[in-house]
Amino acid sequence: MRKLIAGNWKMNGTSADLPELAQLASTHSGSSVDVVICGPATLLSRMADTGLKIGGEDCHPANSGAYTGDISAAMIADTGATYVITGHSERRTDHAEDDALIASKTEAGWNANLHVIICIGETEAQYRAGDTLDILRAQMDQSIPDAATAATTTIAYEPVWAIGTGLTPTPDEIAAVHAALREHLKTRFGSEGAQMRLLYGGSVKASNADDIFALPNVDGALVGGASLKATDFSPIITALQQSA
Ligand SMILES: O=C[C@H](O)COP(=O)(O)O
Repeated sequence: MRKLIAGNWKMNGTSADLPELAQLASTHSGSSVDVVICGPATLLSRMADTGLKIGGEDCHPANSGAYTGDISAAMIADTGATYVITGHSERRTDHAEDDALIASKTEAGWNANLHVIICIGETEAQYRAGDTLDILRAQMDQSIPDAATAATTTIAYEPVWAIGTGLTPTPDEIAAVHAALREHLKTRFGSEGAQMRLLYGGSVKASNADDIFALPNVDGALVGGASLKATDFSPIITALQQSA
């Protein structure tokens, strides 16, 4: 499978950041891995002009309608973007999104021909209680629609306690979780589950990327803070290319 590195700019970025993105696009054109930047809706069409693969950070489940302030998957596709994230923990927490809504948003993304990155992850309390795998399996069961295929869907495992904190699980912990996620995907989706990309996310940086990308069943990363500056993101992209 082709590996994937996706940056998630969250609520960051203005037009002043576009020249740097163009530089990143030129440095990594023809990359052996998929490089995607998921950015704010206000920038997507101009981000797409850089030649990078671009994604939305969220979408509404409906195609259009009276939903003030929301963005549909079709609108995201109309900017030239080809990816969208669903189920990010900041959406689950800050906007009370549940797995059923995330499944609906994922189907909306597919209907707009977007590749969907579905995020799952346990909280610190769930991690400390030893409930990580139960939580992740339940999130996968309920937020990944039955029609998921490797071509349309990527799963991103992001421990909530590792996001933006500088903390990460140990390599052994990441490997164990990804092995369990792979088995769960294979049980449900067969060969499609074997091929579906599994990303790790949560405080990925240049300094830990080599160790994370060397792990089995880690097919790339979803990167937040370290994707905002080309000087931080570029070495992480290179690390994934070298592991591929
Ligand atoms: O979507 C990205 C994740 O929330 C990870 O963010 P982070 O790399 O800043 O920890």
